[in-house]
Amino acid sequence: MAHPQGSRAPLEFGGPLGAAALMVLLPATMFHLLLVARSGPARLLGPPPYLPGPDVLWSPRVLLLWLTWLGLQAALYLLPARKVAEGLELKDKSRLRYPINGFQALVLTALLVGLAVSAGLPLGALPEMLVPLAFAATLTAFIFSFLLYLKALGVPPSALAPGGTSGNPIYDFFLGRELNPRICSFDFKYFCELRPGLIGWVLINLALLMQEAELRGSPSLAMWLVNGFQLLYVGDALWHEEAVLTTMDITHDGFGFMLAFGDLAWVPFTYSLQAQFLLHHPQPLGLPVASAICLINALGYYIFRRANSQKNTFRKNPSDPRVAGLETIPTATGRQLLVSGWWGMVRHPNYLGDLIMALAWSLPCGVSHLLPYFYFLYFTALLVHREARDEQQCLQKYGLAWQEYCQRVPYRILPYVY
Ligand SMILES: NC(=O)C1=CN([C@@H]2O[C@H](COP(=O)(O)OP(=O)(O)OC[C@H]3O[C@@H](n4cnc5c(N)ncnc54)[C@H](OP(=O)(O)O)[C@@H]3O)[C@@H](O)[C@H]2O)C=CC1
Ligand SMILES: CC(C)CCC[C@@H](C)[C@H]1CC=C2C3=C(CC[C@@]21C)[C@@]1(C)CC[C@H](O)C(C)(C)[C@@H]1CC3
Repeated sequence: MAHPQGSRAPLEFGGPLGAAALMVLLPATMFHLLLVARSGPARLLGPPPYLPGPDVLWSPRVLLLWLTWLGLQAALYLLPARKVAEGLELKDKSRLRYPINGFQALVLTALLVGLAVSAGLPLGALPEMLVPLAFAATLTAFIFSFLLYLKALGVPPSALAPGGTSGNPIYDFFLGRELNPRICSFDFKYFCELRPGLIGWVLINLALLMQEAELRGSPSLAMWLVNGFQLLYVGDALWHEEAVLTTMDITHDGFGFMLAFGDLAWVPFTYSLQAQFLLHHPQPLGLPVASAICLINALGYYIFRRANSQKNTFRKNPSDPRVAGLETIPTATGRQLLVSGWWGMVRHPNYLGDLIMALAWSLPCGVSHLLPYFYFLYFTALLVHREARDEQQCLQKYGLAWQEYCQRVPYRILPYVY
């Protein structure tokens, strides 16, 4: 069923062909990374050490473990929340309500895992299950996206995402048709964006750290740094959970294969690549270099957090004393654009901070291999592409005011370079 508004929307990601290619390439890349990280040469661009057969990929026990994890996170999502936040206004003028209890879910998961480990759960065995776990997550993402696609056939046009209604089933399956698929108050996209994948990522990191301690007597300094930096990132995301309600994933993109696979499989199994690499390729790291890397991460985090918080504070209440003195450009929508402070330096200061952190996560792995820098390279490409999509959307929303902003703040991410 094609919708008139959809047929006018320009196709992204190379249209149906690009979407089909990505649906093969993304899982293939994830499995390549998982296999190469544990191989001796660990060559990012070399062939994988072997092609996994069905006996390596498929394990009913692991599938059960994965479904239990999803069930646990869903149960934690349903617990009473300290706050219920409202999302942005939708096409039909309504606003959805979202529980703010992600940080609580992280703490409760940590407590439950702590209890289970002290009762004898061998967490250090998890790294051995990464390949079948990733397979279970990929399978879940495919089935889930298919069910979401079917569900979206029965919703009114006002519930559809602007981009996922081209009428081409492959493209719409990839991008997602429905903007905020829900059953009662359970919001699937919001749940997946912040819970099973992000918390799963730090749990995998922890398991790799414990496995390293078993193998070598104690975790290496490099492993501590990677675990600490990424835990800070995930903890920060869940602490500031409400801010995700204004990201383009929630406000603009439908919930289809791209986000379902990204959230459930890509994030936990590829974002933990540095820790996976370190388990199989220990790297010596002295205190002076470790301190310098900590400073780089702190700088990145500072820029990322301050820039995101400044925009969120401003969007919530432009007269808040923390942002009231900043220079702004009025727009025809009644909203204003910040043109001084962090958002007056470059048009995406938060991306800059995020990229600096990405570099700090790879540096503990040394410079002998390209593999641990995969996240930094992929993330640069993702953010450059995301920035272009966001610019397009802002130009549509704000027209001339956006053009004036671009003139006054000419650089996108890196001052004087890009
Ligand atoms: N680790 C990962 O894999 C990923 C991390 N991220 C991170 O997620 C965070 C959110 O990113 P994202 O959702 O892409 O976008 P942003 O948080 O950068 O938000 C972009 C929006 O901000 C508003 N805006 C832009 N310029 C201004 C301005 N000058 N003044 C006021 N408002 C402005 C516009 O929306 P409006 O005017 O409607 O408010 C625009 O659409 C980032 O920190 C990013 O680094 C993102 C993707 C992946
Ligand atoms: C599989 C493809 C390559 C594309 C998938 C992209 C997704 C993995 C990312 C799209 C936007 C994301 C965000 C975060 C994680 C990665 C995905 C899902 C985020 C939750 C990470 C933590 C941050 O603090 C954040 C700002 C909350 C992020 C929001 C966007």
